Amino acid sequence: MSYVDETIERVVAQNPSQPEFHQAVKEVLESLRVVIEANEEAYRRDALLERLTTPERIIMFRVPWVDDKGQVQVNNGYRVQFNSAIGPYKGGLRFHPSVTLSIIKFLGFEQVFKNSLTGLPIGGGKGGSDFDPKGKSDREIMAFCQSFMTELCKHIGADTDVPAGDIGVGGREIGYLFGQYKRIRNLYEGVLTGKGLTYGGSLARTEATGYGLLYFTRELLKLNGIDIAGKTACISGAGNVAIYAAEKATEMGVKVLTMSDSTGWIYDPDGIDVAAVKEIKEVKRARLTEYKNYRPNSEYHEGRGVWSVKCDLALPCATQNELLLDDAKALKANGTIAVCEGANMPTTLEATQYLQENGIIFAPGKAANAGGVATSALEMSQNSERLSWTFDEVDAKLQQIMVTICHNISDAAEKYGMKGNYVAGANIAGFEKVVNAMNAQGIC
Ligand SMILES: NC(=O)C1=CN([C@@H]2O[C@H](COP(=O)(O)OP(=O)(O)OC[C@H]3O[C@@H](n4cnc5c(N)ncnc54)[C@H](O)[C@@H]3O)[C@@H](O)[C@H]2O)C=CC1
Ligand SMILES: O=C(O)CCC(=O)C(=O)O
Repeated sequence: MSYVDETIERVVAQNPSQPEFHQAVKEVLESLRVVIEANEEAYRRDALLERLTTPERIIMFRVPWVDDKGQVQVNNGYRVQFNSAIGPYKGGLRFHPSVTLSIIKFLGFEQVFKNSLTGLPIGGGKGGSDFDPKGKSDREIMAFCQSFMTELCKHIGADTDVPAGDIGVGGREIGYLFGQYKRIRNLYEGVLTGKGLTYGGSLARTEATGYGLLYFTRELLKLNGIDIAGKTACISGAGNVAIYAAEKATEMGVKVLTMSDSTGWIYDPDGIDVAAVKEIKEVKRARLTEYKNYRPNSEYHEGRGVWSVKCDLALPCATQNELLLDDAKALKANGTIAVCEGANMPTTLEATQYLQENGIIFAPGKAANAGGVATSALEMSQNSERLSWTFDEVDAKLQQIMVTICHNISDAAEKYGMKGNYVAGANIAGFEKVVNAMNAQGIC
């Protein structure tokens, strides 16, 4: 049996009940087959794939906190420190009731390759909790964050592991987490990114993932001889990534037709009013049902449905496995040109394969959404030199990074005879740097 197939079998057997982790490993290893087969003997001798698919460290802990009624609640906390070959572990924290070890491991595994693609010195990690911030008071959020950090602070540091936000973790949560870290460790350092601007945050970090997605998409279309201006787009999600993707898309002359949250979706034939979505989501923390109050011509629908709307570009920006095979078929039938992932692994394996086989340009999240973590690394640089760069400086670096990633993944795919297969290109380009660094550092 080939080393790739053996590794996939082993990962499934050794990590039962972790379907998302299995999915991420399969997606990466399948597309690395050519590269691995060319070096199979050396890789087997060094147990490279065993080391690559096994986290360096997993920290799991209890998070007790007191709710507003005086009741003690207990959640699970996780930090998976996956790979530190090219830098300190780096990756977000997710607070969502669906969080399991499988989800954190898939995200941490993806992060290793994504961070490598940025060209910056950051290893891969991810963490989170099954805590649900929805409907909680600010005091409850603070109590939870303080308890979470009371344990996490023993395992992280500016040169060890630098968490950031992800689903359910934004500026408010990062502030509470940072305050507690500082208080316990007595260290004022860049241990988290996505911080507020008054205490070490970077301009443009809030916008970076969404803006980066559009810089990347514009370049990818250009590589394929297509101009982004004048196109239509369907976006899913209405959180940090989706909002700033919609903002930059609109600025680039793209008409954004849809957005969604966990209960429903909106369709605005005149183009989404991003300021209205920002007010609903960032200020009021309310549902998209409110959007009709701002735009009477729009429609609100319960449930899923974003991918049924005719569009040139599909930008999934909500969560994993939200674009299924039937959605891919609907996009194809509606003449969609490209799918670029703002979220992590939003497209299932079957849907990805269908899109690729049917001539739709497909860019995986580990390349297309890398602008967020890249800007986090820029925040780390600013913290180290105790300086703050202007918005335009950071934004210019972000644009350059996204353009470079786009070309690197395209070139890597071409080098291995898979022109236009950006999944393979991203995995190969990310893998090569990590493996190089792992080999140079000996067996560890
Ligand atoms: N925030 C960042 O810098 C980065 C985030 N990502 C990824 O982007 C995606 C979105 O993250 P953020 O915008 O930061 O989170 P967020 O918490 O700001 O927004 C998440 C959005 O997805 C929706 N959502 C969440 N779970 C859902 C579910 N089970 N079904 C339907 N909708 C659901 C929420 O309603 C919300 O609109 C995630 O996959 C995350 O891992 C990737 C790179 C960086
Ligand atoms: O900014 C970061 O460190 C992490 C962002 C993130 O969670 C991601 O890239 O998925």
